[in-house]
Amino acid sequence: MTTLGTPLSATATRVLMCGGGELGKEVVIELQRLGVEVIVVDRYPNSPAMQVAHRAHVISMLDGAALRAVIEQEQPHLIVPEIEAIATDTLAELEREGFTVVPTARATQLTMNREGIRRLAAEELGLATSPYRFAGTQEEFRAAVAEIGLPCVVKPIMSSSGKGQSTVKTEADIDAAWHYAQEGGRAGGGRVIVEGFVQFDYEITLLTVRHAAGTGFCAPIGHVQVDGDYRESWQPQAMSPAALAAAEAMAEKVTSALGGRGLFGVELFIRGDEVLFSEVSPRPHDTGMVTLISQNLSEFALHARAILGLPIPAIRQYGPAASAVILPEGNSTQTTFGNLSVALAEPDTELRLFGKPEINGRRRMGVALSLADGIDAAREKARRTAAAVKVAF
Ligand SMILES: Nc1ncnc2c1ncn2[C@@H]1O[C@H](COP(=O)(O)OP(=O)(O)OP(=O)(O)O)[C@@H](O)[C@H]1O
Ligand SMILES: NCC(=O)N[C@@H]1O[C@H](COP(=O)([O-])[O-])[C@@H](O)[C@H]1O
Ligand SMILES: [Mg+2]
Repeated sequence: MTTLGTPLSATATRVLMCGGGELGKEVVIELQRLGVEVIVVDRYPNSPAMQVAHRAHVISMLDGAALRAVIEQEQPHLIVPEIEAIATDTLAELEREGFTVVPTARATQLTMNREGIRRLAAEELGLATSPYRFAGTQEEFRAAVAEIGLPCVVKPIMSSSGKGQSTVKTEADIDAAWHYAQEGGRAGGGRVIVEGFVQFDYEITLLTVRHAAGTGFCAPIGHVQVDGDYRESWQPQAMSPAALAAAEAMAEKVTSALGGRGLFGVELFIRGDEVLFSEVSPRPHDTGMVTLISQNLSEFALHARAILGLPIPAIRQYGPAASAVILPEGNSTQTTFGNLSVALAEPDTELRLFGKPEINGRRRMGVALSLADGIDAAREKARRTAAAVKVAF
């Protein structure tokens, strides 16, 4: 597409987002800036991206018939998945019928399921990964843990943000890990992956963008995860030239196997000069929120340009930058974020407050962003900014 229309008119370029959380919200803002007509679909009303879209629909996106009905009604030029939990078989059917799914329906099918992407990466593409086994019953699970050995990491094959994930350190953790994975999956209980625990030096997200003129990479993003969920990220993560070259080669391989156009978050573990593939999101990545402050084109702007077929001639990185999440725990439909005059008093800090309509337990509600002279200073500044925000319920 090198021509864009007028929204809400006969020439409109329509994009339908499947999922409307904080990542989708920033994609929608970028699309709005280009005059694209945006429709957001998610499981609950007033999701962050719905609040900045032209229209919204509330359905279970795991319900193929409901998803098809909305897409047939809206006739989008592009269908853009924002989360993994979607009836991806329906997306594949719709693609065969002529709709365009970003990056491709097959990529969403493979990455929705850890088994799909892991077998593609390790068994077809030959990428180095942690050792792994899959298990569908408790008996198979015990056998898988015995084969992989301890410590190992257990995850539902369908989950994200660490839901249902735990590390088995001793025999005593084994049954609890199985039950936790059964409860924590996105689409009910079921199969799990058991992965050998990787003692990495650091881990990165390599944002990789497939666009009309080829493949581009952002500077590597380092991050810290707690309970499988991201807490802090920074850019650039220092890497040896050999590790960076290996990381880019791996990202190129896996994203070209998935195909289509768009931004991907390639998650890699680094040990010396050795790079292990972990997983990939065929969409903007939560750790990539740092690019909201660190680049001329954020990961969301890059996704918008790539999917619309627009040029990406250069990606400029502004130097040491960091993000720190605002992850409160409470119960409310009228959360407030106070003390902002203090939180934003330091130069080169920004906040994104997602506007999530409800919190029930622990939920990521915002993120603090910073630029500084060095990575440590940027991380401290982002943490200070996030911590200064007083969340009340
Ligand atoms: N095999 C492993 N060895 C060591 N650490 C691991 C392993 N697998 C996962 N982790 C840790 O847990 C984090 C989350 O794992 P993973 O990315 O697979 O989960 P996720 O639920 O898909 O997360 P997200 O959706 O946020 O990307 C990783 O970033 C890493 O810190
Ligand atoms: N690691 C994946 C990730 O960060 N996804 C982001 O979180 C939202 C769900 O948040 P919620 O659980 O608070 O509804 C998703 O819609 C997406 O924006
Ligand atoms: Mg991950």
